[in-house]
Amino acid sequence: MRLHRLFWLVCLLLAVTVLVLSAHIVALEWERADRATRGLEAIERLRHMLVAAEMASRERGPSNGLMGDITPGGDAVRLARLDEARARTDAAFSTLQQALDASGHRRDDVSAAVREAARDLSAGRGEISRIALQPRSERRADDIKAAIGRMFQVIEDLSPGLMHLMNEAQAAYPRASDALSGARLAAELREQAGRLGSQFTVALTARQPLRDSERTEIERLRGRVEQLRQLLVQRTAAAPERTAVHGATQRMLVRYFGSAMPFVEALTVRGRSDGEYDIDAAGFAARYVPDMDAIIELRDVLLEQALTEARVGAAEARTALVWISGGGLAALGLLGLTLWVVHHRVVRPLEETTELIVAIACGDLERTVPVPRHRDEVADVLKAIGVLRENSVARRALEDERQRLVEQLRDQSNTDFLTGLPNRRGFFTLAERHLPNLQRHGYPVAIALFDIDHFKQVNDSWGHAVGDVVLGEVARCCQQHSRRGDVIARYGGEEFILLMPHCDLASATAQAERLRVAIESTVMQAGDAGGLKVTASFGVAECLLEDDTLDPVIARADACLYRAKREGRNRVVAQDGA
Ligand SMILES: Nc1nc2c(ncn2[C@@H]2O[C@H](COP(=O)(O)OP(=O)(O)OP(=O)(O)O)[C@@H](O)[C@H]2O)c(=O)[nH]1
Repeated sequence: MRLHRLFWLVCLLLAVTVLVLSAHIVALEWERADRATRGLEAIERLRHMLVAAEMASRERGPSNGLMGDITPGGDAVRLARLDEARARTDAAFSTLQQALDASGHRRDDVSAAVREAARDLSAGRGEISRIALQPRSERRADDIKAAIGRMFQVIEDLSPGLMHLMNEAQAAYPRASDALSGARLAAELREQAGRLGSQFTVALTARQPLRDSERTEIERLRGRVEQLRQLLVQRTAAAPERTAVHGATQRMLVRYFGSAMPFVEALTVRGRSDGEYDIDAAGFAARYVPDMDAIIELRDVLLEQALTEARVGAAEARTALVWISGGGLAALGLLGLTLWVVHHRVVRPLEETTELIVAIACGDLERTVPVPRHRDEVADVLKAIGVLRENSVARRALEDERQRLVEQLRDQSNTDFLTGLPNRRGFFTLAERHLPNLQRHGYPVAIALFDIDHFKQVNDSWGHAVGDVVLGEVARCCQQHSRRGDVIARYGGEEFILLMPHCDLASATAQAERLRVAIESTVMQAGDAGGLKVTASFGVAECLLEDDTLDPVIARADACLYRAKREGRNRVVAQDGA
């Protein structure tokens, strides 16, 4: 696979992997933050319900006080206190309902429990108002008890919803479990303490001893209250000293268990005897209820602790979400940057340098080496390629020069330096190039061999230098009068040879005759010799079918030349006397 394809494939895989991992981690953190937020909201809803239950429970105090009032219709102060308590309860129920509506609890068990509690609350209030309108002597203990029971029922009604919200809050935010359980125990303690107090309402209103059932219930409730005290103390024991939880626990132990409970115990003792109480129901409520506020204070402290933990947790989760999301984006950005750098600084330069090296290796030395964009390893490679290219250019120049010299040497070895004509070797090189082609197509070929007459005399008379000039002039004369395609060469000494392709014996003889006349007619300016003339003798032979090489043809032409010399020179003698 080519590098750039592999690179893009790796990029794709990396990007997908990082994206999936980042999305997964962000989704987990998102869920954690959402769970923490929902936990916070669940604790808030739980608090609203505990407050609603507390208000309904508190309302029993003024209710009991009104039912025990000696004035028919109740005095204005107690009525106002009851109205106030009822308004607080209504406000707490309204707040709870709004919180439930906002959280989607509109149609579930929690809302059903709240509606049921609201119905019983309304019914209980009606019964209480009806009893309060009766003269004290006509108020029946069973009616009062039933009305109190109806108010108890309000709390019972809320219980399933309370459990539901409790579970929801603990599931959504397990770290706040202990504090929530503590708050729930405190709320339960407040309820049981309230019920304990309510057991005296009938006896105080009727100013009669406690009945057996009331005494039994009081004992049961005292046992339950004690049990809840122990559980609460255990639950809050882990709280360090001088913290809000520790302080609230101590205040509850001092105020409720140290003050209200002994008061209840004393009243119980009185209730077992004559029923002559030194306090009425309203007075009892005024003495007993405020001490229960210490329990509520502990509940609120524990709830606040749970809320604080949940808020911290939610804030941590949101911060983690922001950091993780930012980290994921940064990782993606960093990955993109890394891949961009690898592509621009490694892969692409590598492709370009590879293409360049391949081109240079294939002999394309015209390619210019690009200027490096960065001072890095790629720049070093480009520099090295530049050096290699320069070396290749130099080597090619050397090779060209060597080739030129070889050609020159070959030309020189094939050329006669005096006349500029091909020498014997050059003649055969050229002839062998033509001959096979001519023979293959059956074209006639003829050879003329000619020699300057009495050349020795020229040398002897005018010197060797003049002889050289004469040789050159004869060569030039022959070149001028040769046909295009003929090959003329210096065969040796003062002897020349002429190859005439496409030329039969007669034509060759005629051509030789033309050359002979031309030489004879040429006046040569050769130094001291002045206008010198020479003649030449020609032997002409034709190439026959049986001739594999030029040697037999030349031999026949040489024989004719010999005859021309012998027969008086300055003549042309052709093979077979043509
Ligand atoms: N100046 C000069 N003379 C050459 C050269 N090559 C050969 N010769 C001379 O050519 C002469 C040839 O003489 P010969 O063989 O006797 O022939 P000739 O004098 O031409 O007489 P015929 O051929 O019989 O007509 C010799 O004197 C050689 O020295 C050369 O390159 N330059």
